[in-house]
Amino acid sequence: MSEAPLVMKFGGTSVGGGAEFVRAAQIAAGAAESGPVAAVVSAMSGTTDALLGMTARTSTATTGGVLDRHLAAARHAVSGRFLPQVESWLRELAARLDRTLRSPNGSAAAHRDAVAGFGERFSAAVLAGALCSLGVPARVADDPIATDASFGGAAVDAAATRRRAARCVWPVLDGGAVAVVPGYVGRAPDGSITTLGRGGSDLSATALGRALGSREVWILTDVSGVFDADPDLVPEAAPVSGLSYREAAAFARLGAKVLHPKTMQPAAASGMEILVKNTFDLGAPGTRISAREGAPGVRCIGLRRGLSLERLPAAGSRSVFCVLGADSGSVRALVEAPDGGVAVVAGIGAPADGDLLCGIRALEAAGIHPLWAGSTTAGLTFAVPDGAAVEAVRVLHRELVRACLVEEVA
Ligand SMILES: Nc1ncnc2c1ncn2[C@@H]1O[C@H](COP(=O)(O)OP(=O)(O)O)[C@@H](O)[C@H]1O
Ligand SMILES: N[C@@H](CC(=O)OP(=O)(O)O)C(=O)O
Repeated sequence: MSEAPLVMKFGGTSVGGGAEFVRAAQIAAGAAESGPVAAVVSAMSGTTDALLGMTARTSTATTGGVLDRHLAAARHAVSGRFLPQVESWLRELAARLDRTLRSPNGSAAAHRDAVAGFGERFSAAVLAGALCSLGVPARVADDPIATDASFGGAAVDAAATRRRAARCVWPVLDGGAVAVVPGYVGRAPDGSITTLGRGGSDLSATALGRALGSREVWILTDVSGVFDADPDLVPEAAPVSGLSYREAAAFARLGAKVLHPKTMQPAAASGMEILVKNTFDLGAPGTRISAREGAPGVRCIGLRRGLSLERLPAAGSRSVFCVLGADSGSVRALVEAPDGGVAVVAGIGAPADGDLLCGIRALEAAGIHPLWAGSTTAGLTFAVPDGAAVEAVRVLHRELVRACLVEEVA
């Protein structure tokens, strides 16, 4: 068996078109110069939504449209020598997609997964062709991830994944080729296709890395690492250099869309490190996620909307986001409620003693009155009215994250 590979996962925007496939192939080819590589690939951005829309008959997308988009990308990224082969794979996939759409098998959820998973198969074919065009042998290695049968968000079976990877990934690596693995999809014990949930290719990458004994997994995306707050909400947000598995998992559950919340589980179980890097700015350092816990301090600000603050009977069956306390037989909790009007803004990291009070004072000074504030497993937790949520993220980012960084630098 050859040396354990570096696993590199390319997200949807990193394979968003022909030029992006070339870039992704160049990055994987560069890494393959120093050792074996398994490239986990997502669907071209927008493709999974289109496929799900086709199963629900809510979109105007068609198999022909999906095929044309991939043929156009292949014509840009794949050389004349390999193009006929890649075009034939893409047409074959389109024919299989059409058959799957026409004759649903199993439950509605099973059918949805069988269709949704096609996006990653299409992009794997293009990436393998793009790598071969650069003179780097590459082969698609289908479906190494073994799961349970929970369609739409299946759980990975680590032992069975190791066995599947031995059958379908190791032979490719041992043959000296880059293994191109479609992300997001898995196989249930009866062989049916499952998916790991939206954004699940990140989990595919770490589950595969664990099965192959990899020491490192790269998540290649369209931003230069995990930012200390959602960059779409906070213009001053900046990449964090390092996070522990615990911090990264908490942040992913609280809005850091760049990582699927379960991504850290296989990595923590095997001690493998995750490096989040920008496909379009490979020189930027990115974020390293490891077992190391950093110095005291709030490292990032997360946000979770769609909650309500309620008193519940202790034996209730509501979907509880977080229990805040209990007295006289009732529980005070933040409950999942799409129109509940409450949001949680959380300071994730290793908060220092004065951070909670400092956060409360900063919010009050900005005219935001927390409905509840305290420490929970999510970190420092500030429940605020939903209308003030984005401003609260900005205030707490300024007060608890940026101010401390400035102090450290001074
Ligand atoms: N804390 C954060 N750090 C980095 N990106 C974030 C964060 N919060 C939200 N995002 C968003 O996540 C996006 C990357 O995730 P995603 O679109 O799933 O990428 P990919 O397609 O590469 O998997 C970024 O473009 C950014 O808009
Ligand atoms: N294509 C799937 C899985 C995925 O992980 O995508 P991305 O890497 O682009 O977040 C989705 O859209 O959910």
